Formats: sequence, structure tokens, C-alpha cells
Amino acid sequence: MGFSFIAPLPIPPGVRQVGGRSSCRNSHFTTPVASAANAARIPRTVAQQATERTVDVVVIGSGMGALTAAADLASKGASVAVLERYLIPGGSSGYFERPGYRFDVGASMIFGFGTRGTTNLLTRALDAVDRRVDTIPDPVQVRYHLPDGIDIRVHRDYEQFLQELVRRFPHEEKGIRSFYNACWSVFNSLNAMPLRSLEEPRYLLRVFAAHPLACLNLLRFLTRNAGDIAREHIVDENLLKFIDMECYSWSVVPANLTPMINAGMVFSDRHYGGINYPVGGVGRIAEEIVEGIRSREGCTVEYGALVTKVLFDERGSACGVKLANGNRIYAKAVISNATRWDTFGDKGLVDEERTPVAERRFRERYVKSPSFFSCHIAVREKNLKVGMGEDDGMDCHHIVLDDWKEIETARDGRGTIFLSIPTILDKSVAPPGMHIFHVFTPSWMDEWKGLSSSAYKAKKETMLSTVVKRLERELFPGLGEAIEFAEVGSPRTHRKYLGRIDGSYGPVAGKRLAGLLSMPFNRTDVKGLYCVGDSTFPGQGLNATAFSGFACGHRVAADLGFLERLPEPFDSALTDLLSRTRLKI
Ligand SMILES: NC(=O)c1ccc[n+]([C@@H]2O[C@H](COP(=O)([O-])OP(=O)(O)OC[C@H]3O[C@@H](n4cnc5c(N)ncnc54)[C@H](O)[C@@H]3O)[C@@H](O)[C@H]2O)c1
Ligand SMILES: CC(C)=CCC/C(C)=C/C=C\C(C)=C/C=C/C(C)=C/C=C/C=C(C)/C=C/C=C(C)/C=C/C=C(\C)CCC=C(C)C
Repeated sequence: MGFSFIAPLPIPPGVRQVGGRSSCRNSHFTTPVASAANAARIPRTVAQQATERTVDVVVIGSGMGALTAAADLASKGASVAVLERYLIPGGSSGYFERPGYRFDVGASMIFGFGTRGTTNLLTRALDAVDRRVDTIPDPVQVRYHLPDGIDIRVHRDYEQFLQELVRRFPHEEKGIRSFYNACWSVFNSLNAMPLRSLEEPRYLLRVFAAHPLACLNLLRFLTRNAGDIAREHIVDENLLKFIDMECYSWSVVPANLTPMINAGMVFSDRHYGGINYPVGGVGRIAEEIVEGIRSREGCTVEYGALVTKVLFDERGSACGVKLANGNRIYAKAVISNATRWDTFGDKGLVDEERTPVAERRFRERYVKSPSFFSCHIAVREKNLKVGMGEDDGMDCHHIVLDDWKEIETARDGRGTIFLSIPTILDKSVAPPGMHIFHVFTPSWMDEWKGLSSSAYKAKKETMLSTVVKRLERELFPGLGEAIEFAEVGSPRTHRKYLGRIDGSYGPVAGKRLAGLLSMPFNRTDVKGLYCVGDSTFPGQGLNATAFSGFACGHRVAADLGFLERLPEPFDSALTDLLSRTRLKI
């Protein structure tokens, strides 16, 4: 292939670089980037003297869950310190730059960014701190290239999507319509109510009083998985496999393990608020929220701020954090945006001996999803053999699978391929005449352990070549020749730069669970310590973590007196009941 290979991703040239010629090799990066080790080192050399200070709330991390919670709390008047170990905000929804390019760290398919209803949680997270980001509507959520010649576009227009699916499975028209209607029923119920903390009973009572039917409908679906509902309406096994892929493509598990509430959100919002790409790249969302938080009195967002431990008072309540540079920040509430595995346990922010039973139970039910092998590729449009212009009908997001058996299990780049080409929608993220191809495929940490640096590099090159060849076969003949440079990341890269255990995409049900009922909310059994992000209800996804952010902000605000709440024991009764139920199921 005629391109230079640079590995891995977000590393500036001065730090480490492998491979030959590249347009960015000797250039200056506009994005400040650092490894976890650097993040720990930088503040230590700058501030010799350890410092102490106090705020209302400390937030560990700046993923979308953390930023939403911080924005919500800042908007309610709390002083908030957001501490991010890396040097840019956003975590999985961050960005990195190379001259002329802005790459999205995670996928570029953004839900929850519409202008109406209550489920547009990204728009609302920005609104909370009076910021906005312009968006470009995507006419097609995704184009599937699946075995048995299944080639389906999920159009923004719902009826157009249904017709395309019905054309492929005419004998299942009724089943198709009734399955997706069930999804709409979930979505319409969610979209009727303000979305806040389900463990704050005053809010819940109000919502039940205002929207009793919607709440009962959600309760009905709370314990169900999408696969069970699909099987109530659909019998064709190939169509059921398609529904599996519809779920797998964002939940990384098949339909029988995917909570129906989440399926309802995803399968409906794409036709309601639609998929909308932020002008300037996904990283713009985090950047704007950070600016909004910083504009509030007493609120900060700090980078290179690696939190090493949660601090406890004499009653065993969380009362602050310790940073790698020795500084301590005390707070009335501590919110962790690290995964639950990185928050609790021997290598976590809270030692195993303080780790509550509920957290051990969580680990029995949920497993770490695979990580991804991801390639950020700069592609010359003039060398592509397919049209990429506005009238050529090229879609932004693609999913490619060659063999149904490989949907979950295939390794070495042979499984499901996810491809986003954000430059189809927004030309500003790459130089003129160039495209960004972000290609990723599930990969597990164990495949990458114990390799020498040359074996590690060779494995990356082999995997890159495998996925590029598959894309050449399916979609872009001659793609290899059009590549200007490629940067690849393994699960090791994701662990290193996102601070996520094994580089995991998030927790997934390790066995069949009762829908979302087992997923913990934001309070933990450690007083004063809250979790936010994809380790909390309702799980992975940018707007899912934005939901967890609003829920967390609401619960913390009520606990700290920024919002009214019911007197005890009524206020905590629901949290206790839900925790006890969770321990039993
Ligand atoms: N739809 C999409 O296209 C898309 C794109 C990107 C991300 N996502 C979703 O975003 C979700 C992740 O969001 P999230 O809010 O859970 O978190 P996240 O993992 O994105 O962010 C966590 C942040 O916390 C920081 N951090 C971790 N430990 C720390 C410590 N000890 N000290 C300081 N900082 C620390 C990390 O550096 C990171 O920035 C994923 O589930 C993914 O689904 C979706
Ligand atoms: C008392 C109790 C418990 C309940 C009372 C009843 C009640 C009121 C219940 C309410 C429930 C609520 C409010 C639930 C809310 C659920 C929400 C907001 C769920 C949101 C889910 C969003 C998801 C799952 C978003 C996923 C997004 C995606 C697409 C993620 C990633 C995508 C990729 C990695 C794929 C990229 C693909 C390509 C091709 C590049």
C-alpha cells in the first residue's frame, strides 16, 4: 500500500513516532497531547509545593458524563472542579489534531443533538451553560453491508428506512412495523418528560403525576431486552440477525442482551432529532461545555490533573481527592467519571477494602466490552475510484460484516468494521481534497499483551492492512493507494490515552439481565461518592452518558441543598429499595 504508517494515535512527533514519510512527522501539533505518565509528571515539576483547597464538587474526568454533570451543577450555583488527567477534554468524545486535520477520538455518529423534545441531551448539556455548537444533519444514520447481500440504509426519514427494509423482507412487513413501533413507544414516553435522576423521589413523584402513562410504559420496558421484543414480532432468522446488528452496532452485544429502553432511544431518535455532526468535529461539544463551565464563578476545568485516590473523612464518607502531584482538593461530593473498574478495587481510586458489596455484585453481572482497533486515515479524494462529491450519494457511516458467525467473536480485523467519514458532512475537518476515514473494529487487550515493540508495530500494520483490504473489496476499490497517512490505536492505546481499563468501550451484560434494572444509578454505597458515565444507568453512548450526567448533577444538587428534596428517610428510601432489589436480581 502506498501510504506511510504512523502509530499509534494521539502522540506528538517529539514524544514517539514510528514509520516513514508523513505530512505531520515534523510538524507542530495544535493539540496539546500527553501520555498518562506525562499527565502525572507535568504538574509535579510546575508546582513543587502540594496545595489544598475546597470546592462544593470535585469531578474526576471530563468525558461527556462528567462534563454534563459539571455543567448542570455549575448552572445551579455549585463550585465545581473538573480534573482531567489528559490535556484535552472529552475522553472518548475528544479529538486530536494533525496539521489541517481534526480527528474524532471516538465514533462520529452523534445522537441526542436535535432541537426538540426532551431527549436531545447533548443540546441540553450545552444549553445548561449557555453554549451551542452548529450541526450538520446526516441524511442517513448508517449503511449496513451485511452477509446474504443485505445492503440497507437507515434513512433519517423513518418511512424511507422502513420501505428499504420491507423491500428486503416483504413477508415481515407487519413484524418490522410492530417491532419499530414498540421502539417508538419507549422513545415517545421518554421524550414526553424532563430527564433527571430516577433516584430522587421528589422529581419522580412529579413526573409520575404529570405523565403517568409514559412512566408506566417505561416501567414495563425497564426489565426487557430488545431481542425479546423483536422475537415477539419477527420470525425470519435473517431479519433477527439484522436486528442483532442494529443493536450490536452501538451496544456491542446482540439484541437479547441489549436493554429495550436504549434500543427505543437509538432506533427512534435517529428519525426524530436525527444524527447531527457538530461543525468542526465531535471535540467541539466538549470544548464548548468546558468554556461554559469555566465561565461560572468558582468553577474550573483542569488538565494534566491525574487523580490517584479518593479521600475519606473519619466517618468513611468521600471528602475529596488526591492528585498525582500531591495536591488535595476537598469537596462535599466527589463524582467519578472513571469506569467502575477504575473507580473501585485495588488498582482503583477507592481501595478494595472500602469497596461496597454492591460493586462486587456489579462485577459479577457486567463484563468489560471489547476495546477497538482504530485507524484514523487521511485519504486523497482524487485517488478514490468512487465518487465522494455532494451528488454522489456516499454515506458518512458504514458497517461491514462478511460472515454472521463473526459478528462478535472474530479477531485480527475480521469482525464487524465500523467506518465513519466525517468529511462527507463537514469538509472543515480535513484539508481540501482530503477525507478522514475513521475505521474501527472490536479488539481485545489479550491480543496485544506481551508483544515486543517490533511485534506490536507489525501486528498493527497487519491489522490495518486487513481492514483496508476488506474495505477495498466491499466499498472503496484501490483505497490503499489513496491513503496519505494512517494512525492506528490498539486497546493498549485506548487504555493509555482514555484511562479506561483494558481500553474497554464500557460495561456490557455478562449474562442475560433484566433490561436496565441491574444498572446502578449515580449514588454509590460510599457516602459522598457518585459515579457518572457509561458505568452507570443507562450505559454506553454519548447521549446515554449525557443522561447519566444530568441525573448525577440532579442527585448531587439535591444532596448538597441546591435543589429541594424530600426529608429523610423518604429521600433515600428509593435508592435503598433499588439497591436492595439490584442485589437480589
Ligand atoms: N456516539 C458516538 O459516536 C460516541 C463517540 C465517542 C464516545 N461515545 C461514548 O462515550 C462514552 C464514554 O463516556 P464517559 O462519560 O463514560 O467517559 P470517557 O471514558 O469518555 O471519559 C472519561 C474521562 O475521565 C478521565 N479520567 C479517567 N480516570 C481519571 C483519573 N484518575 N483522573 C483524572 N481523569 C481521569 C479520562 O482521561 C477521560 O477523559 C462511551 O460509552 C461511548 O459510547 C460515543
Ligand atoms: C423508578 C424507576 C427506576 C423508573 C420509573 C420509570 C421511569 C420514569 C423510567 C425512566 C427511564 C429513563 C429516563 C431512561 C433513559 C434512558 C436513556 C436516556 C437512554 C439513552 C440511550 C442512548 C444510547 C444507547 C445511545 C447510543 C449511541 C451510540 C450510537 C453509541 C455508539 C456508536 C458506535 C460505537 C457506533 C458507531 C457506528 C459507526 C458505523 C461508525
